[in-house]
Amino acid sequence: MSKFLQKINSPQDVKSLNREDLPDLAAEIRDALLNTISKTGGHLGSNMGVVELTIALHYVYESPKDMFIWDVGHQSYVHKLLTGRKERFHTLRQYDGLSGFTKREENEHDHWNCGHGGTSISAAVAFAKARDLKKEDYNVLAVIGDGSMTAGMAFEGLNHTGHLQTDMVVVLNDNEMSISTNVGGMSAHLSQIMTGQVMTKIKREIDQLLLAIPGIGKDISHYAHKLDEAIKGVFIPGRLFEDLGFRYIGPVDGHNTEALIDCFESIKDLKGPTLVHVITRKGKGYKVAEDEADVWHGASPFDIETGTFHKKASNPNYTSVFAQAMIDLAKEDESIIGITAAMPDGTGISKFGKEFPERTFDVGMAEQHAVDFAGAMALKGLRPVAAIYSTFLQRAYDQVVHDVCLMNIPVVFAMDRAGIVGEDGATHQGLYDIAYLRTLPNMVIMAPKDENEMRHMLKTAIYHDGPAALRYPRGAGLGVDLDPKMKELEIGKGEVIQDGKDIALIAYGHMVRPAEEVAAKLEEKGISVAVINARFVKPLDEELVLRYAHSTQCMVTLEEHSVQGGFGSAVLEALHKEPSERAFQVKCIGVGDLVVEHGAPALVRRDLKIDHNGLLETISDFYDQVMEISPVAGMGHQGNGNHNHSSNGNKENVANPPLRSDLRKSAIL
Ligand SMILES: Cc1ncc(C[n+]2csc(CCOP(=O)(O)OP(=O)(O)O)c2C)c(N)n1
Ligand SMILES: CC(=O)[C@@H](O)[C@H](O)COP(=O)(O)O
Ligand SMILES: [Mg+2]
Repeated sequence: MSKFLQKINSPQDVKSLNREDLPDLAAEIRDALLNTISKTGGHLGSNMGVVELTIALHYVYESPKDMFIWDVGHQSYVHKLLTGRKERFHTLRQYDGLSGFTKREENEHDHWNCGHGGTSISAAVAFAKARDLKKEDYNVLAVIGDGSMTAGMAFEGLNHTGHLQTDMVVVLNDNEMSISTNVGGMSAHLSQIMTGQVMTKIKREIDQLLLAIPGIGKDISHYAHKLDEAIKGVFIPGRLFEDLGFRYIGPVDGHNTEALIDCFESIKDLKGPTLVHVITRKGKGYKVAEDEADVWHGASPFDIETGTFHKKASNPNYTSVFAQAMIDLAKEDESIIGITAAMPDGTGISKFGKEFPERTFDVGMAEQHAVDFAGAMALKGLRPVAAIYSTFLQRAYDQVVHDVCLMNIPVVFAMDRAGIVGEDGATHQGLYDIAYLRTLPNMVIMAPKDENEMRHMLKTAIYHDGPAALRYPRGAGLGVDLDPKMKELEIGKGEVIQDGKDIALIAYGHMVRPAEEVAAKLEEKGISVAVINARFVKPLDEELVLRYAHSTQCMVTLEEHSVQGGFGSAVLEALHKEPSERAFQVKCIGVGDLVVEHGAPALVRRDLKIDHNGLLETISDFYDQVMEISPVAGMGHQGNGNHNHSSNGNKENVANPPLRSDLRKSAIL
């Protein structure tokens, strides 16, 4: 067991160590990170890079009174280890375990829930301003990476902080990496900054020398500062931050605990906003993670000795099928372009970029810009595919509305990670995209039943003359054969997977296969089940929905999405557009009005009752309830919930009796 880490149960314990012991503590923390993340998976590279920085912060400041606001929060594991969560660290990102991001509910040292980047400065300046308004006394520090600093929101926070001149600190953790190599002017800007403290030291020594000159020293020092400004303007572009109203300090060696502690102690009581530029190395201390920082940003379980991932045999994942489909289509059509917001590998756009570098754009962590960039490109006749996770597209909602849909611009939104994502948890679930897109004029929205249909939908979306969005889940597909040629689907048309008379299961996207599996079980019980692949939620195949609503006793909608405003809502709306001689019995299955936390997808789906057993139970119970309300022959089912065939096994064919009025209202959901 470790010599130092084992004694640390709070930041106070960090302070009790001698400075010369801190490098050993850092080494022990790196061991703990490797030992845990090799089992649980997680953001290894980012956390290995902030070990000394986090130690220094807790050594100098008084958390939780002093507030650390981590941007994205994927690099907060060291913070968790030092704030009383060491014993639970092995539960990282596991079901019912520690979150992979900071969470207020988890610990008093976590002041801001995160997961989406760019929010830390806005939160920090607000916390600092609240402190001042309430005449309280504590330090506030935002810790933001160079990748997250490319988020527009980060600039909004910087801009306002510079205006307010609030006493706070922004620690810019610059490892020259986003998930992949960082991109954009800011990245170039930062990498120009001279490393090491040489420049800072020289400036301080000159200043002291000049001020020591009696009489004229002050004036010369003033002019030297002017000279310094000029030099900075040329060589040290920390100038950008100073022009925004920040005191710029750095760059500081982010792996030198002494230097970091000295730096934070020297700025701790400074007035106004200070930006400390820290230079770190992503993956520090684990060579493969240093050498391939993009690969090791989000590590799946691995063997520490060999640095190899424990690969689980599985079907091709949706992302790789998407990437290949993009490549195949782009070979035929040079107007197709791929756009990602700092997620080239996660979306598969990096694979597309290897084939078509000049038609591939990584805009940084800037989803809003990505959407507008796509829209304007489309107006010039290009066919942009904006590959943005369902959850991250939330960041660009008004751009989708205002800059694409209202102008009816043909942009394709390829929303990977739709549905339950698993270990990333609440902030990353793809559970809201149907609802947030379904209200938008001109938007066509679809979801494939498998990876083969996704290819057809991608082509359909690309050649649709207006905005189109397709959603598909994280991880492996069904392993179905891929049709050699992609075809365009008829927009707004669903697919009858199997016919049936008693109950219709109308499923959306990757819930079609689970619906088929439940249907097979119900058929074993003598229930005749129709299974519909809706394919489109907008425009919905209303004719198909109504046909089965009338021809069966009841209908169940299935989606891996919030039930509120999702696919089921669209079906309900369609069923009640026109008066009907009967009430429709419809059960909408999806995710209820709740926050869906982190954990293995199978466990999360089990809890949400959208796994096989949950679906089977819910649908069976619903069907029995319907039979009790309006007992009809159908397959000879009696109202008492027992299912038996008439003596000759024929299905009595009885018209659906009208529901009693008092049940009408209860028969809808
Ligand atoms: C709004 C948003 N878009 C995309 C992501 C995906 N993402 C997570 S971390 C990351 C890069 C972070 O880079 P940086 O801030 O430099 O941190 P590092 O991992 O290098 O320490 C990205 C793009 C996100 N979390 N939030
Ligand atoms: C922290 C962050 O937002 C990303 O690293 C995210 O965790 C990637 O998710 P995937 O692993 O699904 O690509
Ligand atoms: Mg970085």
